[in-house]
Amino acid sequence: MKPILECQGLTKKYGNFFALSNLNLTLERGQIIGLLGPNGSGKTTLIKLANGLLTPTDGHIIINSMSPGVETKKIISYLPERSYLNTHMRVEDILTYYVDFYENFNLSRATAMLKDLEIDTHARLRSLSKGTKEKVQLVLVMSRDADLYILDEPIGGVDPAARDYILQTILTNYTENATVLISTHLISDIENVLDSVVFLQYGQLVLNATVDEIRSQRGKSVDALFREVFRC
Ligand SMILES: Nc1ncnc2c1ncn2[C@@H]1O[C@H](COP(=O)(O)OP(=O)(O)OP(=O)(O)O)[C@@H](O)[C@H]1O
Repeated sequence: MKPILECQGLTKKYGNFFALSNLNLTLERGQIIGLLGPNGSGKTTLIKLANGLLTPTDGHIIINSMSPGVETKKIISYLPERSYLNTHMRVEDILTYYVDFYENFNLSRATAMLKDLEIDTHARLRSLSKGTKEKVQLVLVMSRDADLYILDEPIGGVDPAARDYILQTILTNYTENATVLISTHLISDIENVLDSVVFLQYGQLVLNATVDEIRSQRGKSVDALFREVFRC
């Protein structure tokens, strides 16, 4: 099966600054991958390139054998770092909007998850707490039957107990053979659901390894390895 995402010599400059530099990376299907790195290492830049929101300065990024564009947006479900939803809307109206907008939106899955999370679908988004808004957005994104889910800092505002539910239920209840790419600093919370990790630093690839390899060969958790590699 073709990889879901491939980068070859991917470079992105902002002016003279290299946010990503000659990145070569392949993401296989059916995996949950952590995109990890210190602040400013290029995670969001890579995510925006994958979603066609930025264009490469050099090199290529290919999604399911296509350049980012209209066709790849159909198969990527993307949670950006900042909300794009109209906060005046009620949750139930946003659901209707998603049903209209995305052919691959699974309303029954979304409704079941919102019920489990005890989120009132009559509520307007602006009346919900920060963490609850994040849950709603994550439910919306994970309820599409996508090939690639890209989540940029998905659970920063969610309390630790709800994080467990979200990680166990939402992130594992998605389309079979789909890939989930998660950028986060909450490594210890998330590492148990990850299959592999990609470490970025100064826009370059520092490590691309499975979580099992890190644990068995280095005898460390991903969180411990991250702290060691990126010690200030
Ligand atoms: N529009 C822009 N113009 C100029 N520089 C930018 C722009 N966007 C990002 N950068 C710079 O590019 C580098 C990579 O930024 P990016 O947002 O990709 O990092 P990140 O790994 O997602 O960081 P964080 O963990 O803090 O979210 C940073 O040094 C940032 O200041």
